[in-house]
Amino acid sequence: MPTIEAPPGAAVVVRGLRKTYGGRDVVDGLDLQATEGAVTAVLGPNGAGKTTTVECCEGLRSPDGGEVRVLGLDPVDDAHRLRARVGVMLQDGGLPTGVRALEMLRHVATMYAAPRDVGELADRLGLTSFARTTVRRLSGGQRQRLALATAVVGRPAVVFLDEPSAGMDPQSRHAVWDLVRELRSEGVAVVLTTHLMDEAEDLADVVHVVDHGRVIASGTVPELLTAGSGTAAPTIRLDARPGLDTATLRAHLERTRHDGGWHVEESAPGEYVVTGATGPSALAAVTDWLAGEGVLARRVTTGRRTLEDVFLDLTGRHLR
Ligand SMILES: Nc1ncnc2c1ncn2[C@@H]1O[C@H](COP(=O)(O)OP(=O)(O)OP(=O)(O)O)[C@@H](O)[C@H]1O
Repeated sequence: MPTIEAPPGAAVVVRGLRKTYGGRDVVDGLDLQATEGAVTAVLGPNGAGKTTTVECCEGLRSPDGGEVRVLGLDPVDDAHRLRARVGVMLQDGGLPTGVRALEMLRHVATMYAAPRDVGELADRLGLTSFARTTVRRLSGGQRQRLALATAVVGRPAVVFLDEPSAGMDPQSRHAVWDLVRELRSEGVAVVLTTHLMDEAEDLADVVHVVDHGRVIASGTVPELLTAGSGTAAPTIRLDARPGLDTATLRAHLERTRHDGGWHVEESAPGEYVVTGATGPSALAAVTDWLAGEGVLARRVTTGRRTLEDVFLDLTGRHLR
């Protein structure tokens, strides 16, 4: 098998990964990389192949093609060497159900040479309030917090977090985000899959967007926000009656602003998004056009594109 060269600082390297189920390539030649001291977010619609990819990196599934290296090692063949250096938080927690929460964390900590301080970790993730409760009886968010604690207690060099804050209350989510930032500053390579665009926007140094088993866009958040439109200009959004003629609004903008590159879309019934070289005069042109059409908008706002806008542009609005 050919061996891939890992660039300096690359903790996880995936090249041409392929995974097939029932003759269907659910991962179809996927490339990505995660570096030390950085948060790498893997985003994608349901069924895009994120978990399959991450599980190949964790050694839980064997690739059908391509290569995966974690800390320079093969996650399946070198699983025993990687165990102490890789932390994994699975979507379903993956914890034994009959054990008490804190006992479980203490036990996991004993398996590592230099574990984190269990008391401190339990405090910061709020585990002490349910320390004596068995895993079976924990709420979804409590179980998630315990799973995160067990993933990081051994001071791993690489951590895989699969939707770490899903189902958590806002307080817990902030505690998780603080911990992720601290891991990054300690030099840990954090690989994060999430459906929360604000989480990715806030935490990620690099984002990979996966669809149909491939990476369709990669970059820092600012790079992704300006890609496509080529501009960081704000978006104008308006709520008004459905079915306005977006083509004439675009033509009006082109006529009054004497430039092109305008895009006007009714993203949902009665919700319009205007992108282009927006600014004060473009906003005036939009309201001028509305007045000419005899339309009173319910709301007009301006703001920059969000990662969610980029994600929907890249992957479409249809359900998976
Ligand atoms: N063991 C399996 N057998 C058959 N099909 C599978 C298996 N595991 C995953 N799949 C299929 O592979 C595709 C990718 O699944 P995967 O869990 O990797 O997606 P995902 O991007 O993590 O989705 P989600 O956002 O919903 O978690 C899905 O269509 C899924 O049904």
